Amino acid sequence: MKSEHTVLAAEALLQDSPATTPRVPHAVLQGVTRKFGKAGSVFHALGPIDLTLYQGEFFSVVGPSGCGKSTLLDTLSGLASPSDGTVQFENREVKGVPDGVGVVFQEDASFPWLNVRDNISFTLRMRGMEGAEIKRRVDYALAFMGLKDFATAYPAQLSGGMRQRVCIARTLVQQPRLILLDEPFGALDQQTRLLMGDELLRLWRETGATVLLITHALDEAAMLSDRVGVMSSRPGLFIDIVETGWPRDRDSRVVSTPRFGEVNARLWERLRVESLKVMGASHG
Ligand SMILES: Nc1ncnc2c1ncn2[C@@H]1O[C@H](COP(=O)(O)OP(=O)(O)OP(=O)(O)O)[C@@H](O)[C@H]1O
Repeated sequence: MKSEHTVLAAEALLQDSPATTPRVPHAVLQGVTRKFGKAGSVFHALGPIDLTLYQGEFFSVVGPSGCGKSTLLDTLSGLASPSDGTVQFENREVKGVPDGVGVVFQEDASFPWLNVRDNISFTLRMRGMEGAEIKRRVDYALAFMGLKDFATAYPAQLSGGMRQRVCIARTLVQQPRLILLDEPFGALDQQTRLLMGDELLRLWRETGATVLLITHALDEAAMLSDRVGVMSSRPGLFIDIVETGWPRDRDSRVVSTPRFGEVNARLWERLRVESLKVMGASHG
């Protein structure tokens, strides 16, 4: 199925629309599929997917449950190989997680036995990085994520939102150029999610990284992204890519604009049909 690119009508708010800046491909998937199982009982989970993420863009993926969103992220990150097709990051074929790619998972992935500072520095220490450089990066991440006063606290002493900040900080210290997030705010309440969305936008703006966010929440995708890819029910394909047209300097207050409602409605219109297919399949 071909992707249909939808550009929603512009608003006066959007004077520096990212569409005016040249797009440089950063990560490219071509003909990517994922199939599980062996000959005779092959389970086709994903694709074929053709997708280009552009340098510095914020791209979100929404789709019905089980359509292959996490499978897509695993493949893009190099945690898993495609069954067919190729994945490229910065013009090189991805084999294993490349240097420059950071992943943040849904579940609270902090280590309960390590304090905040040691959680954040964990990956750098595993890589054998020099102590002074680790300290410099961790101090920066602690300040950036508002965790400075909690450096010696343990995860059990923190709220869910703070623990997720620790996980984001752990990715941030690796100075990723591509950040992949799989439902990072799924377990948080609505206000915390909105505020964490603002944190993520700030991180995206200040690092200049390319961001791919997997989310169940259409409002989160509509608020945060430059583009939102809508996936079909399994095997997941992109059936629509919606350009929001938000300026780079945006925050959660876009939710009160008419345009936000327009983007949200567009996403739901496409997703509703796909979600009904999944429900129909599970009912009969
Ligand atoms: N290692 C595996 N072996 C077999 N099947 C798998 C494997 N990983 C994923 N699947 C199946 O592939 C399909 C897509 O899974 P995936 O987790 O990518 O979907 P998702 O869109 O992220 O789901 P959700 O929205 O519920 O998180 C599912 O039916 C899942 O059961």
